[in-house]
Amino acid sequence: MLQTPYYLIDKSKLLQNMEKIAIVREKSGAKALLALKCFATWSVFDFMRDYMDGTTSSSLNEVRLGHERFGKETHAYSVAYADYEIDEVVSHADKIIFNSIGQLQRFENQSSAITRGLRLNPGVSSSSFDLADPARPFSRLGEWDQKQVEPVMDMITGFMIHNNCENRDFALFDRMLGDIEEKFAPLLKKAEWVSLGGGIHFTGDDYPVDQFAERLKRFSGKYGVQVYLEPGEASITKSTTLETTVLDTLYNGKNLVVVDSSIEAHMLDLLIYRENAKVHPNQGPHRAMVCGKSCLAGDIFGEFDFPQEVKVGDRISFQDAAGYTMVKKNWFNGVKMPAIAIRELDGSLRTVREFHYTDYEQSLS
Ligand SMILES: Cc1ncc(COP(=O)(O)O)c(C=O)c1O
Ligand SMILES: NCCCCNCC[C@H](N)C(=O)O
Repeated sequence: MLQTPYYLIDKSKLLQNMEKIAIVREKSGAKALLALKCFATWSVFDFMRDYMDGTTSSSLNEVRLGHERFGKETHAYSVAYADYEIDEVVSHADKIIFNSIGQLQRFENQSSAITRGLRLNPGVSSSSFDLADPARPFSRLGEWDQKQVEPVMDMITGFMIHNNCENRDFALFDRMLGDIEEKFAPLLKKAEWVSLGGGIHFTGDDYPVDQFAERLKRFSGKYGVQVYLEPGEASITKSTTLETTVLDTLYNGKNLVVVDSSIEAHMLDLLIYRENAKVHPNQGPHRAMVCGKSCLAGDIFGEFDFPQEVKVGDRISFQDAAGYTMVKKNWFNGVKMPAIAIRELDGSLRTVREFHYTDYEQSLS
């Protein structure tokens, strides 16, 4: 059996998201690009490729990975490109979206051979976290002034607008798209394509997929644009667990459990956004605080209810461990980095990556 800790990607669960994405594509005409910033575990790209149109990126490394490992359409975006990377970015992309007019003008010549776009910031967002709110005050994420954009329209053919964040509420999405139309209609009318970014949880349970698809189709028809979606979380939600083993138990006013993993190192987003991990079913009379093995005092996955008293050697599986985990894992405390395994559709397990001391050593010098 594979040694914990490891991330376990379950293809049958991933398939459920892929099938919903395929339905939205079919009904709306929108294209769906995997946002690599959220999930870039390329061992499952062969599987995802049949259901998605390509990838979108936030750096040179991501655009290269998307081009080489996923293929199909490859969108390049970055908050800012450096002079030394722009030629390589262009060589891997079929579309480049600049974050600012300044970058568009600066790299006009180098990017002239591929389709170009600009990020717009509509000033509204669904984020309840200021950390992840593209419309936060003084945001650097995209251009907001239509008058400034008009003069560069001859250099671009489309726009990217990413203003949703974990948005499960179709009515809110619908309203915000209305705000975008009101604010940017003259620009949208001149565009050939519009990417509506990520952050829309349309693969979640009970999401009104038909209404969503209809809204996208209506938007596409009204402006004559090809719509793109950039699902990160929505592509991989609930597909993966982080498998851990209990190494120790203590009592300090509460039952404490230490596992062979670390929230700081292996599920960093939860710590950044001050959220708990999830265990299933989280029911039973034995409550315990599950902690990581790094020396950070607050390396805590959360408090959970277990059917039996948790003992050394027990397995704890953290749910929903695909998004912003593997792409953010790190070597803090030198804690063993989780392997990556895949449960195939026939139920068999395949380990696709293990990390060793040399990986830790090579990450430093
Ligand atoms: C431009 C862009 N597209 C797509 C995404 C993916 O968002 P999510 O994983 O919430 O779907 C993000 C998240 O940062 C983003 O900034
Ligand atoms: N679960 C807490 C919020 C997570 C936000 N994830 C989205 C990340 C965002 N799109 C970004 O990195 O800007």
